[in-house]
Amino acid sequence: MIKNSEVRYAASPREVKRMDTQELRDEFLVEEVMTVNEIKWVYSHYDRFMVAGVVPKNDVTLETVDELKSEYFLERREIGIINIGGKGAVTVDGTVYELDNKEALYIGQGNQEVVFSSESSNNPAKFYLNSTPAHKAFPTKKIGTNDVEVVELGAPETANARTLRKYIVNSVVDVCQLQMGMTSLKSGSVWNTMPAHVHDRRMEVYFYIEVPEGQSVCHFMGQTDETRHIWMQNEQAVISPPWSIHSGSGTSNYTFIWGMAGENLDYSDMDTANIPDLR
Ligand SMILES: O=C(O)C(=O)C[C@H](O)C(=O)CO
Ligand SMILES: [Zn+2]
Repeated sequence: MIKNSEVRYAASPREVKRMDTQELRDEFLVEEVMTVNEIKWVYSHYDRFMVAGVVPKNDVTLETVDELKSEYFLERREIGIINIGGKGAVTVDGTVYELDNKEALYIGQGNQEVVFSSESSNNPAKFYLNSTPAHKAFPTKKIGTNDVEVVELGAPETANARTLRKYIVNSVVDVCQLQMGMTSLKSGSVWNTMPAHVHDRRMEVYFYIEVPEGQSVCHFMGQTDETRHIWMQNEQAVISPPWSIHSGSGTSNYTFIWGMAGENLDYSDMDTANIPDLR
């Protein structure tokens, strides 16, 4: 068993209201997600959601961590994987699943050996990983770009025109509680998830990618009448508590991967804020 993990406890709205910039960043921002040849987990106490990334220039095996007190990582967990790099493969108990850029894999509870690899170490795969507790073993399934559910949202006039792709949702793959997808802002649009919403039944983690060099994304969080912001760079992730809005605005367009877990699998269960009511 290796110690390659960090715990983030669950903070309440009352605590967060009093946090300064550094405290907010320490609590919610995951600055380094993609690590070469190793996996460094962040374990959030919001719905026990785990987030990490791996760039396997050599083969990397998924190991359990102290926090889980389990024989192997997926003993009581499920995991979702989206590749944002070059061609790679994930081998699950001997079965090889090749994953090209923007292809995903869901692996159900009970699989014992998971190995990440790249086709070429010069253009390695970059696997983004989200994991949640699981109560049932659902089959492992690859989700290609043609399998996803695509939704067009927003408009250029409100600078929020974007394409949302649902990869790991219960209409695409059987899951216990994990949901994952990817949203891409169109050129000229900068606002994601605006109007902002809260879903007290589920927490969420955002992983901002494809932020051009020299640009940044300002992530918004907090209660609708008490918002805070965190400036984020390319390939950083942020934990969004269930009681918090989650929205962002960039200095250019960008993409992000969202992952959720909690009480239900109902993607549409969200309470939308009235934009002029945001404070
Ligand atoms: O741009 C959006 O809108 C999203 O991507 C919304 C997220 O998927 C979300 O917050 C789901 O609850
Ligand atoms: Zn949401």
